[in-house]
Amino acid sequence: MLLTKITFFERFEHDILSGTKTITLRDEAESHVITGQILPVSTFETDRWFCDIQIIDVTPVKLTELTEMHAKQENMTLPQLRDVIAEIYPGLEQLFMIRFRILSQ
Ligand SMILES: CC(=O)Nc1ccn([C@H]2C[C@H](O)[C@@H](CO)O2)c(=O)n1
Repeated sequence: MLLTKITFFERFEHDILSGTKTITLRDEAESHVITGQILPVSTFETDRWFCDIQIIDVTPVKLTELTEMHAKQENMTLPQLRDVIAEIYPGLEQLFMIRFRILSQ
């Protein structure tokens, strides 16, 4: 079943809207999106809509395969990105990189 919306933690809203965060790494349950799909984006904390995004593509990536390139697209350093992933998805190895662009805000 395709996702019909996606949420982000509020602390990432500015980076998304400014275009400095152009990917998100999710678990399998949140990877069910397809190229070209348009999704409303809201905050995880209060479900406040803040933009629509269009999915560019979805690619499986293992935790051990993350590089500075992934971190740059998250507007983080690689250690910061690894910390965030460990906090949100403790113990998870298989992730999915969702690349997106902002459509409207
Ligand atoms: C519910 C849930 O999992 N919400 C998430 C998951 C991930 N993110 C952000 C955090 C990092 O920038 C990347 C990598 O996971 O995606 C999020 O904002 N909300």
